[in-house]
Amino acid sequence: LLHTIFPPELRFALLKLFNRVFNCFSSYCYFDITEIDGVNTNELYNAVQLYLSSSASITSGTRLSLTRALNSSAFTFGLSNNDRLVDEFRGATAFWEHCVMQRQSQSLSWRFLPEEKRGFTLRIKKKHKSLILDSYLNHIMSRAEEIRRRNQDRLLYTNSRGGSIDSRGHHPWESVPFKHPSTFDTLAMDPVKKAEIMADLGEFATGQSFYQKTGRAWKRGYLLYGPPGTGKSSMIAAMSNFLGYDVYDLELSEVSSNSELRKLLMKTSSKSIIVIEDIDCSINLANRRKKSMGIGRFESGFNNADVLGDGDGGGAGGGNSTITLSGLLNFTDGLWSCCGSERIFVFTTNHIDKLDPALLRSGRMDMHIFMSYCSVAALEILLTNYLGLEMSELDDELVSEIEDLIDKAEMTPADVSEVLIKNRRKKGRAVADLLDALRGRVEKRKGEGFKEKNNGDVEEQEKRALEMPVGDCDSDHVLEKFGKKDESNQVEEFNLMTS
Ligand SMILES: Nc1ncnc2c1ncn2[C@@H]1O[C@H](COP(=O)(O)OP(=O)(O)OP(=O)(O)O)[C@@H](O)[C@H]1O
Ligand SMILES: [Mg+2]
Repeated sequence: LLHTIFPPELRFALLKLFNRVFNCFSSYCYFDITEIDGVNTNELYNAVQLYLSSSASITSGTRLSLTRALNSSAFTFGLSNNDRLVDEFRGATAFWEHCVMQRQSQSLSWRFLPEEKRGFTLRIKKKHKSLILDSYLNHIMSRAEEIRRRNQDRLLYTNSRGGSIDSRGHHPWESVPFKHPSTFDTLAMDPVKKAEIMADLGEFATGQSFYQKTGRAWKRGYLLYGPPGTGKSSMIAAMSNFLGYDVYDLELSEVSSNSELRKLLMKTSSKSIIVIEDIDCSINLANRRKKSMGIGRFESGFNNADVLGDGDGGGAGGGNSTITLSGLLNFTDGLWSCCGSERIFVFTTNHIDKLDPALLRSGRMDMHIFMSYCSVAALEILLTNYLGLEMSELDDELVSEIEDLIDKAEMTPADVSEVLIKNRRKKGRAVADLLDALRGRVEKRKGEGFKEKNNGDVEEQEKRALEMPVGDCDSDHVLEKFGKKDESNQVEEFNLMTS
């Protein structure tokens, strides 16, 4: 009607007037959320699309759009062109409409724009505007982030090209989809310790307000230590699957300086696990401690304050690397470590005694987790997972023999799972093989001069136990086992175990 009756100049003025009159009398207000805001992509548009997708799938709408994003294993529902949806938030109703229009000719545009102009229109009652708008939009953003993370596959990043952006502009981190099947259910370890770790991770992930209130950076450090094949790497994968965090596997030997290390840190995203595996091999961090400790284990010159110092002097870098201990400490604990939030640092080592205590003190490595040789509790989990067999189904005699041998044999969960996997279809055979393997290991260890070999380990554990910050997850365990006994008692204990 407007087109036929009025000339173009008048048409525009009339439309504006009509809108104004309409707005005065309408009890609703309208918000347009366009896909492209000027030249940038509008983050809110994508968030609304994801947010509405969670309710779109359950509404009775007959036509929905279906998408699957790159690196995602989930399908996303969406509103089709010009479709509508009603949402409720804190008692207020929000009406959403997905508007799609053909874009005018884009011959003058310097940037490619899609042919269609897409946007959402939000309609809410004017009286609700101040009440809900801000909180509703924040709610949409956080829900969308959650859905995005849930839908997206985990990513595993590595810095195989070194630590800085190269001449071709490549990002220092390369990523691949991370689909490690290890979870806390499949991890064989003491159930109490496992529950403790899971609770700690859960509290960390939901502790934003706590960290803010106490003025702490929202990050946490875990040190996993123990012999090879006891599940340190599997634990990292389980942590990632439990929290839904990406993993950054930092290859320290590829990083040539402290500033590169810092740049790498700045390029990591929040909600991630930053891993340095075998930290004792990656960098020579032991120098300072060796010097300060002297030669004797319990020499009177043992200076605790020195050992637990803050490490600013730093050990010199090992090999060709110029990364220093202080660079690494700054990485985990300095001002730069909080350029982002919700980060977990995990260091693994087979030799905790080689690490500088400055790296181990609370606040840097908040939890020290000792991954031990296979225990009875861990074996129960492996038997269930690999053979579908409960310990209670076995003969009492068999169980007591296994219980008797398992600690003496010092088999890692990796060793045990190797034995079980070979005969996973024949349960009886698998258990018999396991028993043979346990007996064989105990015999072999006796033959190898078990006593001398293990005294070394005892010394190391004892030394560590004395250095551990009080209250650590493992220090009690180590102290209980070794720390409160003198040397002759330890020898006796191991003699007893072998005989
Ligand atoms: N605690 C465990 N629970 C379940 N499986 C385990 C456990 N420990 C080891 N395994 C099995 O052994 C394999 C090797 O374990 P993993 O790589 O986690 O050991 P690690 O402690 O990281 O060893 P390394 O110190 O050599 O890096 C895993 O693929 C897993 O199948
Ligand atoms: Mg490993």
